[in-house]
Amino acid sequence: VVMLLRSDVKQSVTVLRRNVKHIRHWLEEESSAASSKAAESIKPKEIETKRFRFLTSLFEKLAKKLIQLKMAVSTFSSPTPVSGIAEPPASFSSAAIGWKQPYSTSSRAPLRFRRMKKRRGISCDYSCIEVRDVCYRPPGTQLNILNGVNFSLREKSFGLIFGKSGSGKTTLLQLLAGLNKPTSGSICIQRYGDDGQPKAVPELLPTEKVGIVFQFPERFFVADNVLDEITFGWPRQKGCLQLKEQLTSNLQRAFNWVGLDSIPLDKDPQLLSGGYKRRLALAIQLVQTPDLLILDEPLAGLDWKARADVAKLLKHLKKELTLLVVSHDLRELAALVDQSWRMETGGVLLAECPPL
Ligand SMILES: Nc1ncnc2c1ncn2[C@@H]1O[C@H](COP(=O)(O)OP(=O)(O)OP(=O)(O)O)[C@@H](O)[C@H]1O
Repeated sequence: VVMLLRSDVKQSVTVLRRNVKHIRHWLEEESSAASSKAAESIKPKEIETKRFRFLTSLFEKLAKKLIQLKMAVSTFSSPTPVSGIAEPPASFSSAAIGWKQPYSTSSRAPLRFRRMKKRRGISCDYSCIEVRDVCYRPPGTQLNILNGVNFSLREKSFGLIFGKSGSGKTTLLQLLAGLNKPTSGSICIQRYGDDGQPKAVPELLPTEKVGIVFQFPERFFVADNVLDEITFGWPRQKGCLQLKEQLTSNLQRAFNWVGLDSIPLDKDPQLLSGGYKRRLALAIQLVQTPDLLILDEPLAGLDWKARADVAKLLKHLKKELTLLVVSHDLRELAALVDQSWRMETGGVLLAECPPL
């Protein structure tokens, strides 16, 4: 973790992967030693496979968690203020989290968002996330996974990317989340005026304003209760009261959004239903108030009811932030889609309606 905080994610993940290789070598050595003991009744190969699987999954889990932590740290150290925050409910009081009570307890206001005061005058300014001529070639390889990817996604809309397995969808999401850097091209935010003309120069997309929910996020839960899971990576040192107040409020807001209010905070996340696990994974990202939320196969592995619930939740979230989803589940998501693209083998992205 210290290494991660000091260096960048890519380097840390590389180190973790290297460790997995070491473990594999170690197991191979053990395997040859064990096979020479022919008299033993146990099946060493079986044990090794199990051990190897366990260790690789442990490292994968750790790597994903570290990425999440790194993103959380960069968000928390970002000076961007968070607005429109409501008062936390009793279940989310700072006391429950072990912090000094920063809120007035005299008024137990209902759990609603305070409406932000709107500025006078009507403005139709809007912004778009613009991906321009992005190519990506993993270090040490000769082939581009992404080739000249171009697209633009308007704020508070739902973008869907579909396409064959191995075409480069996840790679693109990772670039957008700042987990890797494009080999060439840019990922920017462009503001447009009422007339549809660009206003000012495009700015690079700040990665602390991007949240990512990996495929099967529940596999990367590490804590034994919901509260610890969601506060993983939060600052633990004394002080930073203002930041902690902000995080507590964000937490309440995120739980409201995803409908997790009724879940006891001391519940083991692994005991939640499939749909609720996904909600928790979403809430973890929403606490960091991203402008863009990226979801890799959000419906994968869920039963029909949970899929319908998560799709409904995404429809609700679309009103608040920009969503970019990679999915094979086109039927459930089609009604939400504002823009869609097909990723072709070879990493070329084409604007296309989902084939239904
Ligand atoms: N670091 C890397 N080095 C070399 N090849 C890589 C690397 N990362 C990904 N690839 C390859 O790039 C291709 C695209 O992978 P990616 O995971 O982005 O595909 P995908 O479209 O998301 O697939 P799926 O739908 O199965 O998740 C795959 O063939 C993969 O093996």
